Amino acid sequence: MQKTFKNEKILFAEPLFQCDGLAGFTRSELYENAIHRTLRINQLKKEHNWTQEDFDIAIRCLNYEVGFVIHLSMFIPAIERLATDDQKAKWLPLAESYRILGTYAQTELGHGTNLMALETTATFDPRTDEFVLRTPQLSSMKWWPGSLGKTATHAIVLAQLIIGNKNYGMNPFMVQLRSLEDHMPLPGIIVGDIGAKLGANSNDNGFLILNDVRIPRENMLARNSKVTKDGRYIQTSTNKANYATMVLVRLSIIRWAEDTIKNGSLIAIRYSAVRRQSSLQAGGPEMQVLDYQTQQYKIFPSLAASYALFFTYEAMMKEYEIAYAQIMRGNNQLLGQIHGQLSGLKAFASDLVTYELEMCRRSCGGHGYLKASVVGETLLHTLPLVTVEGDNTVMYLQCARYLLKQIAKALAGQDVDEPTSYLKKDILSYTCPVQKGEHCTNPNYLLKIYTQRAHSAIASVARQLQFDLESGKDQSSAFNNNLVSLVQAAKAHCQLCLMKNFVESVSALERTCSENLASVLRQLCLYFGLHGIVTASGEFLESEAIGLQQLEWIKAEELKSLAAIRPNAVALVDAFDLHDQTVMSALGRYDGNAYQHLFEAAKREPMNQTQVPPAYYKYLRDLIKGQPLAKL
Ligand SMILES: CCCCC/C=C\C/C=C\C/C=C\C/C=C\C/C=C/C(=O)SCCNC(=O)CCNC(=O)[C@H](O)C(C)(C)COP(=O)(O)OP(=O)(O)OC[C@H]1O[C@@H](n2cnc3c(N)ncnc32)[C@H](O)[C@@H]1OP(=O)(O)O
Ligand SMILES: Cc1cc2nc3c(=O)[nH]c(=O)nc-3n(C[C@H](O)[C@H](O)[C@H](O)COP(=O)(O)OP(=O)(O)OC[C@H]3O[C@@H](n4cnc5c(N)ncnc54)[C@H](O)[C@@H]3O)c2cc1C
Repeated sequence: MQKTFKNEKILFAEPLFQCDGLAGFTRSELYENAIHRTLRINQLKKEHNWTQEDFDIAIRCLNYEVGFVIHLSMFIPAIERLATDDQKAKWLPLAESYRILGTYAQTELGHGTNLMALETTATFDPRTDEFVLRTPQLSSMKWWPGSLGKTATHAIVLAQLIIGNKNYGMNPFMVQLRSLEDHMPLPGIIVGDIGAKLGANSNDNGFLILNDVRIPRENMLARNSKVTKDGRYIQTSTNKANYATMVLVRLSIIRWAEDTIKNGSLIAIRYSAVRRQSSLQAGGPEMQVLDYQTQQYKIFPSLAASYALFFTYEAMMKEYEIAYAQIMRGNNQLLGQIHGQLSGLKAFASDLVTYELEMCRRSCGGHGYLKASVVGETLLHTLPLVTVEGDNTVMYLQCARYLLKQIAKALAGQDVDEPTSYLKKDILSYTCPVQKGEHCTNPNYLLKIYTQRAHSAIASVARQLQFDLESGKDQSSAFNNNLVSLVQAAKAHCQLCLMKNFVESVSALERTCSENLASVLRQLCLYFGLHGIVTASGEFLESEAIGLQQLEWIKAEELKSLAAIRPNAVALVDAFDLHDQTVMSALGRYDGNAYQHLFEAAKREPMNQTQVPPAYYKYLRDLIKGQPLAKL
């Protein structure tokens, strides 16, 4: 799955990267530890001539529990995408050498989704050839940007550009926040951390108030638009290009989701293989809980999702690289496609993973509620992915908006993008591919069912929108009247994408791998397809892609698939080739000694470092001895 990290031994030989000790760290300790880790990985990269990919894999091996995540994943990419060549020449070397530490400051206390309504302003002052940055009211302050609280010396601030009395919309501005001498905030800058979060507390997400902060005109990142000395606004590319950084991070989130669900399924499956509980025959030996059909039903979806997301990330990375290369040459033809695809897939991947991670946690029984199992921690660390880089509902709607455009083109006989080519088919020409039970054992037949369901969902909401408009509703009311169906159509398209990538990747692998491996991957792909239909059976029935007879066959085949996957389940998670220090879980260690590792973790619990707790002397002793308690 993930390229085996040949430098794993070097990385995990250092206590700094051994994860057992993180439990009990305060926020400040977590924050410092994360910074220390990234800088040490940087040193290892230099000492051992690691590539950038090695550096990236090292961070993934640490489950992104590192510092400067936004600096590396947004600030630097934003300079690469939004700055002119001269600006890149100035800012990139400083950022890449950590001489400046950055954040991407777009979201405000009052607005995160609605970028058109962002309140921060950058007003051009022709007298001094500067921009004056201002967060005019409480709701305007930047709120959430990672590393903003205590780390960033610079921010790419997204602000409404004002020239004279005209607003030219959201544009990016490089703003220095702190002195490079003593790290103190500069005049006009009020900055700090927004407080503890459910997870990811090593990250200092911050707030930023800008009180008439002046920056030179050349600090507006001007690849897509610029302001001349005499105050003229010149747009050199679509202003959508200023959204480019978010598209890249949405792609990264699909891989982040893949990484976390691999951890979750590995822990759940390895633990379920060693946990014995109850027996089916009275007086018989206790069973591995992995042999219970219900346990398989709970955790094999996360196993299948791990592989599905791996194949989808690989496919989308290729699609993104093609689109990005064109966009950087000024050809925005693929911008709408890549935005529509990645908006939807980021939402679908993060929804899928957060749901399946909780199922992995539940499948570990009581021990799943211990931090030492790590599944719960992983879930807390993953929860933000349904919100960051665009709230999932909003992202599905962006994807749906793209799909509506595509089906309109298809119905008008125009060309459509490759990912939506199925919309060219006549919706009435579909016939159910599954005419007998054994057809349900062929992923290609299932793919046809997914295709019809997606096409039907998109066509149905397009018709309903048209009907609402023709019956007199205005555009926004018609849209709002169909948001749920639009989200449903986007999800149907995304689930088709995952299934298509899974089927195509396995058939490509079949040409080079052993038949044994091919049959295991085919089985997992089949299961992924069957399970997806069963869990959304209402939509598949509604689309007439299947009838009740087909659903009956599919449900039966899904349960058969569970038994077929069982013999290979542990091998399929071992194939992730994840180091114990990456998984970190007492329940998911390669050696299977879950109870021993749980007990070792308990012994490391700070409360166990003394036999008698301080509370004994304050409260318990007198209580136990029947002494009257002093006034508390
Ligand atoms: C190398 C080592 C790495 C180390 C780090 C390790 C790992 C990192 C891995 C991953 C990092 C991941 C996460 C990091 C964690 C947290 C960071 C979080 C950061 C953030 O959250 S940044 C802020 C994100 N905010 C948003 O996403 C805002 C969402 N809202 C919007 O995007 C927009 O408001 C909207 C909802 C899309 C509406 O846009 P708007 O322009 O107002 O109106 P529309 O009419 O809907 O759109 C107009 C037009 O523009 C097109 N469009 C919109 N968005 C885009 C886009 N992103 N790209 C291209 N085109 C876009 C839209 O389609 C419309 O086009 P039309 O042709 O239809 O007019
Ligand atoms: C851990 C974390 C890290 C972050 N890091 C950064 C960062 O580095 N830089 C940065 O700029 N931002 C960052 N953010 C902010 C993040 O980008 C926003 O939280 C996100 O874009 C969602 O916007 P919001 O919070 O305003 O939610 P809202 O948009 O207010 O969402 C609230 C509810 O309203 C619904 N809603 C909103 N608009 C619509 C609509 N048009 N149609 C239907 N429903 C709608 C949503 O679905 C949601 O249910 C971070 C957030 C988190 C949690």
